[in-house]
Amino acid sequence: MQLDGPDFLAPAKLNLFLHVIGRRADGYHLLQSAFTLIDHADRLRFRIRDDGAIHRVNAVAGVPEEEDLAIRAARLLQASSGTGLGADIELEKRIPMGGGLGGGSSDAATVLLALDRLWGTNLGRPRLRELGAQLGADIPFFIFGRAAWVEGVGDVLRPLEVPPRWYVVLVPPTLVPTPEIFRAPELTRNTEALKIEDFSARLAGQKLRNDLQPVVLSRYPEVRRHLEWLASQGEARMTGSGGCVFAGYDSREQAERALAARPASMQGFVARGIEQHPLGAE
Ligand SMILES: C[C@@](CO)(OP(=O)(O)O)[C@H](O)COP(=O)(O)OP(=O)(O)OC[C@H]1O[C@@H](n2ccc(N)nc2=O)[C@H](O)[C@@H]1O
Ligand SMILES: Nc1ncnc2c1ncn2[C@@H]1O[C@H](COP(=O)(O)OP(=O)(O)O)[C@@H](O)[C@H]1O
Repeated sequence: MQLDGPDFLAPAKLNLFLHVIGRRADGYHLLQSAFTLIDHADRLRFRIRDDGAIHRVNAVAGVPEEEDLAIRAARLLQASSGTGLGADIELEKRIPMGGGLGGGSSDAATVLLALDRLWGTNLGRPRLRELGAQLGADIPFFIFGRAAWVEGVGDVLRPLEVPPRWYVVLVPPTLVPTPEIFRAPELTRNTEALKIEDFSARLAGQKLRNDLQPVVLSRYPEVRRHLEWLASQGEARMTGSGGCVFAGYDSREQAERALAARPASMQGFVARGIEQHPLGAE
């Protein structure tokens, strides 16, 4: 990396299940989901500037600087706190983009948490969550910083016990646009609401579901191919609005074995579920 100083990690997430239980008047969907953090992470570094400018110092393929959620988060924090300081930001992407792993949202959350410290603005997590929610539905979860039961449009969060697990994540060569999937006429929008207590029972035994998955599978054959193969190795599901798919295992060895068995045409990685965000939790 170009900048000196410590790495600030931005971990990816998985949606262990995702139900769409309704739709608000503004078109946003009411969800229920269990989010968990994994140790596959982007890396960020910062150099504080006195002149108030905010820049990304490296190119990121497919993400122009002005659209980068990391840069937009820094600008929002600067405007909301009134600080005169700026920052050079370096972003090393390791999380596949547009895959339902929440990479852009996690980058934004890490920028808010890191700059709130480095700039000394000290707004604190509850306020940072509000700021994050203005930029993307998944950002409050990353600021919350631990496995969560998530409701509303991603803004209602409660801590959730998730058993320690290892995951195989497969990355189809497909970028799935989230708005297209939520707009789909065939999307199921009336799944019965679950209670958090029922979730633990389901996690132990019954099958969980991602309501966005059938929509994505019917439109993106590569996602279907990856999911079908992974289902031969364990209970496999899509995360978020896809197209990444994952399966959980009790040990690293089991996960590595499943990944190693994949066809040569498939890309993927093994990751561990982590209890807490590297920058701490609420
Ligand atoms: C569905 C999830 C689950 O984690 O998918 P992934 O993005 O991670 O795949 C997220 O909540 C997505 O979060 P995020 O990707 O930040 O979405 P946003 O930028 O806020 O919204 C993109 C678009 O998706 C639709 N959208 C998003 C969230 C929601 N609860 N209802 C919606 O209808 C809206 O049309 C919105 O314009
Ligand atoms: N820092 C960033 N990292 C990744 N994607 C970003 C970033 N900033 C903006 N984006 C945009 O957000 C889109 C989805 O990003 P990402 O968070 O990786 O996927 P998902 O929301 O499916 O989990 C990308 O295709 C890209 O256009």
